[in-house]
Amino acid sequence: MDLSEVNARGLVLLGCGKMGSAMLEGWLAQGVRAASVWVQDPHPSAWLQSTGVQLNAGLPPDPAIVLVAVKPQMMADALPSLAALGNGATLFVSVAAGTTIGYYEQVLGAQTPIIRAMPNTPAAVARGITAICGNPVATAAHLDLAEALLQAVGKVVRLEDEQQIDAVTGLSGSGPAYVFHMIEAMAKAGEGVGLAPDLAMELARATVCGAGELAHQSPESAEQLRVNVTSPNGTTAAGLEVLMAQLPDLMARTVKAATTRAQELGK
Ligand SMILES: NC(=O)C1=CN([C@@H]2O[C@H](COP(=O)(O)OP(=O)(O)OC[C@H]3O[C@@H](n4cnc5c(N)ncnc54)[C@H](O)[C@@H]3O)[C@@H](O)[C@H]2O)C=CC1
Ligand SMILES: O=C(O)[C@@H]1CCC=N1
Repeated sequence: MDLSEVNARGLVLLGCGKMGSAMLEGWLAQGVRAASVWVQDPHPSAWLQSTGVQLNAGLPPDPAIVLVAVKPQMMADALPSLAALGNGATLFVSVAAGTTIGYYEQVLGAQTPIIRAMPNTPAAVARGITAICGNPVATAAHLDLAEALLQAVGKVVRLEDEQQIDAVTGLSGSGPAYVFHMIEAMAKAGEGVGLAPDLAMELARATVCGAGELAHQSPESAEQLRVNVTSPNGTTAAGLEVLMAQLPDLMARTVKAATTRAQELGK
């Protein structure tokens, strides 16, 4: 991965809340220099102030990338302040759910290379996954640059069709929250069968993390990994009989609701 252009020309981060911080933490750990990062955020966290990035300072004239990580609802206030950088030389990358490439083209001009991206918060530990797609003036070199930046914090997949990004948002953008909720639900269930709350949480958290790591490292499919736990007529089979009757439908409705909300944000 080559981030030398980012270090040489600079990276502007507009909005550094939960998602911006997750990515920034990963970039700094992966060799992006704090002095090459300009962050614009009216409410900087204590962590952000400790990083050594250039905070709410005058911007460089020709940054390699502007990464937009404000809430879609704040976009109309925040984005116009960077319109002068929409001159074609700087690549804009947006991680905002719902905000379309067309909206950016309206504010910045259609000559601006724009890449819409949907990351997730495991970027903070370099285990995110981000889907990207570009507007017509985003070249292969622009896509490669965005990919290099986002690969520093995890995997990157490319989409042909911008419409798909709402579904990606519903699945992997929001997905970490589904998994964290599963930890909460498993811990509560452990309490229900008689374990102390702290122990139940420790067991639930380690189980989800361990299973995630096994799925990450193993060449076997998720289905096979599930089968490997399930002894015929054993305890897992008894548990899965309950879970598999409900979870597929529940998960389908969960992802659909998040996808629909992403579509609404884009209107
Ligand atoms: N949190 C997540 O898991 C993910 C979030 N996203 C997207 O990332 C974006 C940010 O989401 P979060 O980080 O969760 O929200 P957040 O509320 O934690 O962060 C937003 C940041 O923008 C700052 N801000 C507000 N007005 C501003 C302005 N005018 N100029 C510059 N900064 C301003 C706020 O002070 C705040 O720090 C959203 O568009 C969201 O759709 C995308 C993928 C995952
Ligand atoms: O909840 C949200 O709207 C953002 C987008 C994906 C994850 N968090």
